[in-house]
Amino acid sequence: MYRSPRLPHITRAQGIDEWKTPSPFRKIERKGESNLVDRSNTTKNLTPFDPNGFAALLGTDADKEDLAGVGSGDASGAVQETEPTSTRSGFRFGKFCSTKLLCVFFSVVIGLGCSAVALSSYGSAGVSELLDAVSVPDAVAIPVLDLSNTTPKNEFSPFADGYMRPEVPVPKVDVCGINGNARTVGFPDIFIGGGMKSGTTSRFEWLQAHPEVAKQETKETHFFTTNRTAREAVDFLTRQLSWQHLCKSRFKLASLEATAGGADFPLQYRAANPALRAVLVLREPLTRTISELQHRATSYFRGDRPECLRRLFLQQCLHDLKTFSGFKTSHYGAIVQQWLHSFPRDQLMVARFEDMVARPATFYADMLRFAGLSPFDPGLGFFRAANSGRSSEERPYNMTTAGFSSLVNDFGSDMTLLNSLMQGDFEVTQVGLQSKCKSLINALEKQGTFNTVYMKGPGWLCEGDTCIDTLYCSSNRTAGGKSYHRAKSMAKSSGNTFTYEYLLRNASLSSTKFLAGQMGSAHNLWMRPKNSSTTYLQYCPKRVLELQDTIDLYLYLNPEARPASVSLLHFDKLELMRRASRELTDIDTLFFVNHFDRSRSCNGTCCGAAERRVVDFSKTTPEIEFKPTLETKRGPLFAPFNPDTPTGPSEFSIPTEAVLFGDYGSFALRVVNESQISVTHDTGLRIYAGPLPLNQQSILRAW
Ligand SMILES: Nc1ncnc2c1ncn2[C@@H]1O[C@H](COP(=O)(O)OS(=O)(=O)O)[C@@H](OP(=O)(O)O)[C@H]1O
Repeated sequence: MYRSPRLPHITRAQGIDEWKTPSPFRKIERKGESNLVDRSNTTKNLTPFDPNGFAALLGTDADKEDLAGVGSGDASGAVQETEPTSTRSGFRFGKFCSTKLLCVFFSVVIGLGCSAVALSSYGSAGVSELLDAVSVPDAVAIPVLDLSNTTPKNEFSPFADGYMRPEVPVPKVDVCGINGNARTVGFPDIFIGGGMKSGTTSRFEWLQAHPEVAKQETKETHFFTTNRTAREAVDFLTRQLSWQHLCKSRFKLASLEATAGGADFPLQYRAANPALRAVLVLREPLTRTISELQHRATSYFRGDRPECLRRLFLQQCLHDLKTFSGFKTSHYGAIVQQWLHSFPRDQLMVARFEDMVARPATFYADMLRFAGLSPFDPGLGFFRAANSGRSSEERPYNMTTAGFSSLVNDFGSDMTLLNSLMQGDFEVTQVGLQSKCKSLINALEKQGTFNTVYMKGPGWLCEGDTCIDTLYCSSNRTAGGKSYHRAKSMAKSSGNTFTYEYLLRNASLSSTKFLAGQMGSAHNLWMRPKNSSTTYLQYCPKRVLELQDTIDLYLYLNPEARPASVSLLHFDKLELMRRASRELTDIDTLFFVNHFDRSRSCNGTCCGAAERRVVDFSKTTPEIEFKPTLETKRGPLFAPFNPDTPTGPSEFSIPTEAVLFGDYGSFALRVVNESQISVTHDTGLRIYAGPLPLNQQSILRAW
């Protein structure tokens, strides 16, 4: 006797998951070109489909053909016909039934029946017991696919390249009553997705800790990404899910699945369990991609290693990011579209990774509600960041301006799709700040011991008309999100002032030499103090170098290629320092000029009370500590800064290029004259004269 499966009560996750109605795209997308995800690289090792696996398990030749077509249960008929491959043989709907709706129904009945027989053939005592309760859902409970606009070649397949779904039977067994109600267990109950490196391990562990969730052997079952025979599949699931244990214990959630890459297979999940619910957490796309890349670069990673990581440096991979398969995983619009296509909206919880890490307890409560679980207080210290830092040791986020720009553009259009799918209630934009923090912290940690970075700057982050000008970063890795929100509130209370402040503690001698070294290649450093002529460069006791109150750092480049000046924000200064400390060799003189204010009306060679400090490095060696000698001159030392006519003091020799680094290589780059500058990638980033394709504003807008 069939009794309706008892679905957990689904409550809309407050603040995270406010979906209104199913997206109109669901229908539209089906008719047009599907937004396909290329999985060709990941599927090439799949063994050929064995259509007889299930029938062979049953040992009845006569049944082979039919069974091969219905192995995966209730909705499999629909999916069966959607298989893109032409290499498959076996059951076809046309042979069996006249209408597709009927096919779906027949598929369900036969599939479930076969699952039962398969399980009994398997011979496990516990499984046999369960077979008594095999249930067949009624047809209305099954989502019926509209196949009218599909073609034999690509219908419903998210993968146009011929990806073949591993064809395995998913047992659907009414295992035991919960609160007196019969229950059909599909696999999985919950999918934990969003792509690799988006906190899947954390979410898995958090759910596993809940007393109403059955303990599971593995987080990543690879059930849907591995080809198995029917027998192997039953075997696997029996082991994985501990059916007997499950029956005795009355868990509300029997099975979780958090296989990386699994987000690409919503149709397969639906075929396996139409009642499945998916928790999709989306991380700021570029950060996630880089995190995945770095994960793959680690020695313990056993899976596919991008070609650029085999032969080249990570830096090069970033440069060639689009050729990396993980790049596509970060196109959430395309992925969410497939999920909306496959499941009702209320079976999907979509949240931002940044929100999850910033407020894990809130997220957890939402997730439990969504999963139909009772509220649960896991206690203090529960929300640790699983997998944290394994791939974060080296975070060279630098990449070329052009490279970054094109990534932003690519993600930008996907974001547009995502936001339209989510009907404007979901934004993945504006969260690049966390990676900025991480990047900054990494740079700082290499410099010495820094606990906190406190930065104020214009246009760090904009949300609508409100711009955030304050950034707090803490070296505590899990605090990025907190910093972000703190920065947000700070920005609101600070009235968005154009201030820029940076506290640098315990900078080592190398920092000083670092800066000096950089000057050695750039020869000319201009620092513009903020609205005043106060000294902005100090050599303090304990060899602390403090840079304060400076807004911009100007590097004068080749005057032949003028106007060729760029303005770097403070972060770049740190990067410059870090880079140069490695390469510091024979630096003799360092010029610092303070109070060089472009807004002053200076003509000719006069620029008011400009001050020049000359630091003599000639006596400095690696062994002998740096002891600067300072010489202060006042008076008309040089021409005012003018990007159109960059003339410097005659004693300066102007190099043709300078090393430039920033977040993503260029995030903080402010272009004085964008038509004349470009940044290109060599062994490092170097500035050359030439067209510059983007400006900072466009990047900020994109995020
Ligand atoms: N709670 C919390 N707070 C902050 N950060 C968190 C949290 N949980 C996971 N993470 C970060 O997510 C990354 C690991 O994600 P996954 O578990 O999905 O990785 S994996 O695909 O299973 O390897 C990994 O990111 P990276 O540090 O960029 O590698 C983790 O640091």
